[in-house]
Amino acid sequence: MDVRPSITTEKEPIACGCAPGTGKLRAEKVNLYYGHFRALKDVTLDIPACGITAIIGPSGCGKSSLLRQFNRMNDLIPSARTEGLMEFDGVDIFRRDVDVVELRKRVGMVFQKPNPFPMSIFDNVAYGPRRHGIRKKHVLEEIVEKSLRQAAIWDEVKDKLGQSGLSISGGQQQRVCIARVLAVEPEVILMDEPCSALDPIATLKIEDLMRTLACTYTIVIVTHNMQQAARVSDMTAFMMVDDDRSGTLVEYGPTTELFTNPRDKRTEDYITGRFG
Ligand SMILES: Nc1ncnc2c1ncn2[C@@H]1O[C@H](COP(=O)(O)OP(=O)(O)OP(=O)(O)O)[C@@H](O)[C@H]1O
Repeated sequence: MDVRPSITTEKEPIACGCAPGTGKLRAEKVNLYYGHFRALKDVTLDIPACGITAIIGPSGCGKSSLLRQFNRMNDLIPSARTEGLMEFDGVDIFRRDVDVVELRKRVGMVFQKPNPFPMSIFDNVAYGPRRHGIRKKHVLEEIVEKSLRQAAIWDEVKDKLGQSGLSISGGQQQRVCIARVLAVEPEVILMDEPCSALDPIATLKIEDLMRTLACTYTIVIVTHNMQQAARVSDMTAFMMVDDDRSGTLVEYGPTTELFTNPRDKRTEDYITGRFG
């Protein structure tokens, strides 16, 4: 009996200006250690420019750890140590002369739980541009409006920009957080389970937004929700825990192929709900 959940991978193709097949992010034989524990083992993958890449797999297989590698967020964990090559636009991001602040501006991040700062909606979105030296009021106003429009939240908040970012719904907070990332004009947006704290309607709004943004930005999303990965992503990476408990990449490829014709038995078992 086929126990496969009904998963649709149909979506509007992304019409964008990126050259097909252009690589944006790359990991080559990456090992990540937390102290003596190896959380990622020999992970190699190329993430194309524009479009959405989903990272799926059972809990603890290293999805978030891999995501955090792309903008060196793991540097903030004192016990973390990386081996192997991580590239952004062909440049080794661990090279000595790489400015991590600049890297994180170009490779922004949205977290699981909406995390607006305890300040107004306007100031939340203006926060990054101000940190990068923009002071003129009319310039900040333009950036804030553009970013909130891009994040599909402008109409809902335009009359309350002075209100606290914490005073709106969770789904609205998450879109304000996405606007905050967009305000510094990143090229890549990393999303760590961005919908897990949201209701189904807010989730669909974020998914629609992601599809729109994928015309301009390279998006990498970690999700527990296979239907979501199938709905939104163009490429999917499936990870698992190996016998020694370290996270490995089992299969990576176009989402439609991975969900309809997986090459690896372990992928098939996972997407048909036989384990995990
Ligand atoms: N800061 C840390 N220090 C030590 N170990 C960590 C740290 N962060 C994660 N780990 C461990 O690394 C492994 C991978 O964790 P990670 O959060 O990347 O997995 P995940 O697939 O995203 O999990 P989940 O789906 O449950 O969020 C786990 O065994 C976890 O306990």
